[in-house]
Order: sequence, then C-alpha cells, then structure tokens
Amino acid sequence: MITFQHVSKTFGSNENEVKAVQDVTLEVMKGDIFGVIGFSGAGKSTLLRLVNLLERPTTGEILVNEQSINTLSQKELRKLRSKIGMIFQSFNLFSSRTVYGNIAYPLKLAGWPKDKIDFRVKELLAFVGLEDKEKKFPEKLSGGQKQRVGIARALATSPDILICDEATSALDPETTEEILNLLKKINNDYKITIMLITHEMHVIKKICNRVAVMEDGRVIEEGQVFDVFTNPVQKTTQNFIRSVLNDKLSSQLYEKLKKEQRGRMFRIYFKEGVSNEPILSRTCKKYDIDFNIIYGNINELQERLFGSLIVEFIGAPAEVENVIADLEKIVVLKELVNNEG
Ligand SMILES: Nc1ncnc2c1ncn2[C@@H]1O[C@H](COP(=O)(O)OP(=O)(O)OP(=O)(O)O)[C@@H](O)[C@H]1O
Repeated sequence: MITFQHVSKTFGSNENEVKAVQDVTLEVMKGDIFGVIGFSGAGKSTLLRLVNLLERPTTGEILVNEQSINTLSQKELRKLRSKIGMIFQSFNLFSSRTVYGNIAYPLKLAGWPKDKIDFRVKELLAFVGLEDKEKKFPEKLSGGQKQRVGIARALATSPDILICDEATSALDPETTEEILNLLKKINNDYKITIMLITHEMHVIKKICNRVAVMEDGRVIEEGQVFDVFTNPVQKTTQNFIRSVLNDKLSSQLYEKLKKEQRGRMFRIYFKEGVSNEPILSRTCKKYDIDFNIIYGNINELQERLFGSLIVEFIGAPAEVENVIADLEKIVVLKELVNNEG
C-alpha cells in the first residue's frame, strides 16, 4: 500500500547538511496500523511527510497503491492527497471556522454540492461523537474534541490511508485512550490503513499491528508488534519496550532480594501457549525443588499473552540444574546475576 524503496531525505548542504531519513526500505500493507517509533530527531515526521509529498525524497522511490509518487503532476498530486488523510499533534484547525466549517473545508475544495457536504459532515460528526458541537469554534473545544474534528476532517474525502503525526502527544492519558480507540475503529470499520508516528511505546502496544523503530534517520528494527515486543534485538527497541512493560525490579528491591536469596534466581520469559501451562510446578515437583515467584509481569498484546516472571529455585544444586535444563526446552530463562536481565 505504501512502499519506501531506499528512501533518503537530506536537508541543507555542506556543513549544514542533515540526513533526516537514510536509506529506508519499508512496506506498509493494506489494513495495517503501522507505527513508527523513535526519539526526537530520529526522522519520523520527515518519513511521514514523504508519504503525501509534503517533503520530497532526495533519493529513493515511494509508491502508494503501487504507483510511484515521485513524479506526479500537480493534478495527480491533488488526487493523491485526497486519498491520504492527515492528522497532527497540534490539530491544525482553522480557528476562524466552526467545527462544521473545518470538516466541510476539504469537501468544498473538492467541489462537492452543498447538500452532499451537509450530509457527509453530519455523518462524520456522529462518527466522532461531536454532533452537538457543529457550531462551536475550535477555541471552545478541549484537546480531545479538537483532535476529533481533525480526524473527521481527515476522513471527509473517504481516504484509503490516514497518516498521523504524533496525534495523541498533546493529550492527557484518558483522552489519548479515547483517540486511540477511535483510530482503531476507523481502521476496523472503514478499512483505512493507518501509518502513525509516535515516541510513546504505549501507542504502539495499544493499537499497532506492525512497528518500525527509527534512530538517526534509519529503520533499525521492524516487524509484527508481537514479535518485536517478545524478541527485541536492538538496545533502543529494548528500552522502548521496557518503558511500557515495567518488568525491571528497582535497584533497591533487587539488592534486598539478593540479601535474602536462598537459591538461584532466574527470569523466565513466557510466550503465548506456554503461559497457561503449569510447567513450573510440574517441573519443580519432578525434581523435588521449591520455587518462589518473586516478581511477575504478564501482558496482553493483540489478544496474546507474553511476559516474564522472576523465580527463585531452592533445593539441592544438582536438582536445580535438572529443573533448569528441563525448563530450557520449553521457555527462555536467564539467571539474574545483576539487575539488567
Ligand atoms: N525542514 C527542515 N530543514 C532542516 N532540517 C530539518 C527539517 N525538518 C527536519 N529537519 C531535521 O531532520 C532531523 C529529523 O527531524 P524529524 O522532525 O523528522 O524527526 P522526528 O523523529 O519527527 O523528531 P520530533 O519528534 O522531534 O519531531 C532533525 O535533525 C531535524 O532537525
């Protein structure tokens, strides 16, 4: 649906040169909610703005619906943009237009007759839950309501693709949840492909099915959200994931546990399928070993379970070795020798 082939974008030249996007090859598939995550300056906005040619690539090719967009005429570009809705962190509403006027704007531009505009605007107001706000001006709305107007406006011309530039970064946690639910509904009900950028792993965890991690203009890791969460390779990805899984012990608790330790401590990683089997009790019983669950963190991601437990095994050393050898055949486990694991 959206294909980036070796795409780079460089701003400025010589000593002022900034390589905002470097050799990115990615494919966003139809029906995806594709999240791009990275720290500030990683190149996310630039990558997103390349999709509707708000920025032009320096090198490489971008295809939307299998059509290269690099060489579109002005007319073709207008048509492309009407099929790609965009929402912004700062909402970008017209302050001099009412809610109705903001949503009607792209339809007016597209030359729709008044009665059809009226029908469509009312339909969208109902979809985003703002029927009672049509005559209000943006300054009278909360952040969440402004973003709903932004979303309704972006959907007005029935796009195939919605691109979202940090759509929830300016919102409080509760409103963020509402807007993320709305994006999920748009993807589900209207079958609109969504590409979003964010610096919050929570957003990826909550609604995306695929994710790319960006650093210094490059995509450093990419894949299905479940796979990336359960097996992150890059340090930056691991840190982003830690930020939402909260699976690390505080150093105070770790030191306390170390002092009280009676056996060997392991972190055991569970994945779907394994997490609902009584493997721990079964294996420990087999070798007459005691176990003590010290810390647990099992998460739900796209209706699948995964997570880790910190467990202490107490008993004869040789039997503990047997327990570990048996468990290693089923799950991944790492001995906790410091508080990094
Ligand atoms: N129009 C521009 N002219 C010059 N440099 C730019 C321009 N736009 C972006 N950059 C630079 O490109 C790099 C990537 O910026 P970009 O905004 O794409 O990153 P980002 O990951 O979206 O960060 P943020 O979350 O802070 O917006 C940064 O170093 C930025 O300063």
